[in-house]
Amino acid sequence: MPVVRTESNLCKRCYACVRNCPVKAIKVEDGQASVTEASCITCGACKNVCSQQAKQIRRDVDNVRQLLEKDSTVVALMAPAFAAAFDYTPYQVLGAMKEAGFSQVCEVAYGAELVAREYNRMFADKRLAEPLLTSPCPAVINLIEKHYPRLVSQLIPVVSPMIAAARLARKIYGERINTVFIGPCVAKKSEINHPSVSGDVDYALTFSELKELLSDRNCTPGIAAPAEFDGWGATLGGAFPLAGGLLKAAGLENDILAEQFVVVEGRQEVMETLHAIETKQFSPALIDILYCRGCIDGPDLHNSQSLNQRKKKVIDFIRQRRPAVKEPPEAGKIKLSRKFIALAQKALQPSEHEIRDILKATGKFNVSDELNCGACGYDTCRDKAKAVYHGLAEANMCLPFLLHKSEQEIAHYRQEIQLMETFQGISQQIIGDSKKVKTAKNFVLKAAQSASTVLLLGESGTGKGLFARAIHFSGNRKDGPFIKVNCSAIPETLLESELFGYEEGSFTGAQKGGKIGKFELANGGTIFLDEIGDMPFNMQAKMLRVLQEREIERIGGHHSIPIDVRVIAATNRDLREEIKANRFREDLYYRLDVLSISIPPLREMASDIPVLTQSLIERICKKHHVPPKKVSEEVMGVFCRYPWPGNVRELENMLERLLNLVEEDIINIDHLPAHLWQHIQSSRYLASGHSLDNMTSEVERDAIINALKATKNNRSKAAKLLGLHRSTFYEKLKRYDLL
Ligand SMILES: Nc1ncnc2c1ncn2[C@@H]1O[C@H](COP(=O)(O)OP(=O)(O)OP(=O)(O)O)[C@@H](O)[C@H]1O
Repeated sequence: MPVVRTESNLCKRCYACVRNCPVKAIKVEDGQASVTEASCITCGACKNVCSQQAKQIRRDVDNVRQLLEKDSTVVALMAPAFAAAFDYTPYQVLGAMKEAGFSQVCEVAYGAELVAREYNRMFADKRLAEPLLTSPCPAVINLIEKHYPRLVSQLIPVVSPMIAAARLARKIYGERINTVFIGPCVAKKSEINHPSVSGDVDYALTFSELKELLSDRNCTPGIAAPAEFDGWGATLGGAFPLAGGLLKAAGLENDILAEQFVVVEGRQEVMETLHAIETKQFSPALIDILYCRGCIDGPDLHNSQSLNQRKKKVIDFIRQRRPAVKEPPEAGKIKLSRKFIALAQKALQPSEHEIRDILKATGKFNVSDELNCGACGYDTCRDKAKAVYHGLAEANMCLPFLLHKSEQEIAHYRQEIQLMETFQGISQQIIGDSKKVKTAKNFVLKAAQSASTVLLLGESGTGKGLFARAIHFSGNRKDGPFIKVNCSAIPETLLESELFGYEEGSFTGAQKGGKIGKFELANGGTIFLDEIGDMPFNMQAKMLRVLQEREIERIGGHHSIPIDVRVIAATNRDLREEIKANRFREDLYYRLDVLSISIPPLREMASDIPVLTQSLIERICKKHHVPPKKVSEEVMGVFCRYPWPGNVRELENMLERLLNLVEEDIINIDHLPAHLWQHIQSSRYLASGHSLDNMTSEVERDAIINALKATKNNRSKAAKLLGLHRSTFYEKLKRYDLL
């Protein structure tokens, strides 16, 4: 069973485990991060940083509980860091363990003394060209075996203090005993299964598991009688959980020149040192390596005490010790050698081309696109790309890329929703029931079902844009893009690149990477070519080719790009007249005039004006958050008679202005702009058969009344407003009986 287990489906993709794993032994698949046993060094970092408890350390406590219940001989091997792990004195803890059923509780510290002596002996025997490596720490051994296989031969082939203590216990108490190691380390759980030492220690518990066991068995330290260690007693070996403790116990630091012995502790320093040794940049005689800052910094010893407080507790305990038995006679008879195995296999590395391909998948085309933000858990984008290549990471683990992509998607769906809301139901959007409007609505429905080119004819503001959208959004291309190009608004020189795009470097000022044209953007959807009658003559030939061949060529491009685009064109020009005047190509006209309709001007749908007015008022009020208003009957009459040269757009704009400016609830005739009002006056007089003189007088009289209203009856201001001399103004007041 692996030491670090992954609970499936608990991973929330924070990649904290990837970030904190020193050897990147985490594989992310389908968004779930799991530990790869083959490269895991069991340091426990991933477990400690996972807030979701998705990484679990193998529990051995239930097996130990069963052993204790079976009344078998169970010898506990206690790591010296225990002095810093409990809120009780070491002797109270030992007493509780005895009460819990351990037959003997022995100290691993003595194992450290045996190992230290062996180091001393071996070091004196062989002086190698390369530095010798020692470590009581299984995380370091795993690291070397799995990730620095070339350094395996430099490890002094001696067991750890734990194994030395276990072998001694078996020598003293018999081979049939059960041995249980207890310490602050997760990696010890992997060491006991190593083929070179397996069988020496049956189970490895963490201090947390021991606390759980004591509490289950109701053996609280402090209640039971305090006890001493059994079997043997250590002195200096008790210092091995402190950095450099093992060399101190071996007496190596005093005998030989100090600079030949190096103690390396802590993850960062360990990684750097192993790299330096492997690359031969660093070669002292002997290096003692601890993955944590001493075992007192082990993954299961992260309590409220500082490292210094823990250190003090361990040292105090060493100082107090007066062990009854120091050297058991069996100590000289145990074998302390072991083997290390190079387990790592050299992985195939991706080529530069393969790395770049992987980077491109997350939008990284240039070095400046590589943010190296570390959010994926890897230090650099290239490291992550390598992990993707090795199947350890997923390409889309890139947070900035995903954010960018989801922002784009949100924007796209917002636009889609907006458009769908806007165009829900053509009949709701295209207002009017007159015969001409009904015909136009039917045309929209038919054109929507067809893929043919559509030509919309009509004066400015009649709704050609509205009809084009309605055709697109009611047809089977509605999920594709709707791209509008106003052919008259784009300068002739830019129109071609706007429509067809260009390749990088095709002209001075061309954008890096080239540019996609509107036709390509509209692929799968519709392109609406508004004001096609204003399209420059030269461009018309190119447009004809696109309509015939259904393919485009970018400026500066060397190949044709097929396009699947439905074309809707519109114009307010009379194209036949344009053809006669040689401004529009006849062949293009026939290509466009497949399904065509003339949209009626507003003056020809006067019966629709009341309902159109009402609907436009509602639309404008909703858009501008202004309270709704009504128009008086008189005003509606004016609207119905006015010729609306600017069509629905003119009506819409005027209503928008009135709704924003008029404060009363009803828009009446006085609120109308002068040009509308004057137009109505003159047409009324014409209809009533008045003479020109009469008409002029009436208009003049109305103008004076309006000027007085506007100036609150201030006659000199009113005269000024009308541009009349004061005496002339008075004459007119008199004439029109307004004095
Ligand atoms: N029958 C109608 N029902 C409701 N609104 C309409 C109707 N006809 C036109 N409109 C509205 O009038 C305004 C002008 O319409 P649109 O821009 O489509 O006109 P156009 O003919 O394309 O003008 P141009 O030729 O100047 O581009 C738009 O707000 C449109 O929604």
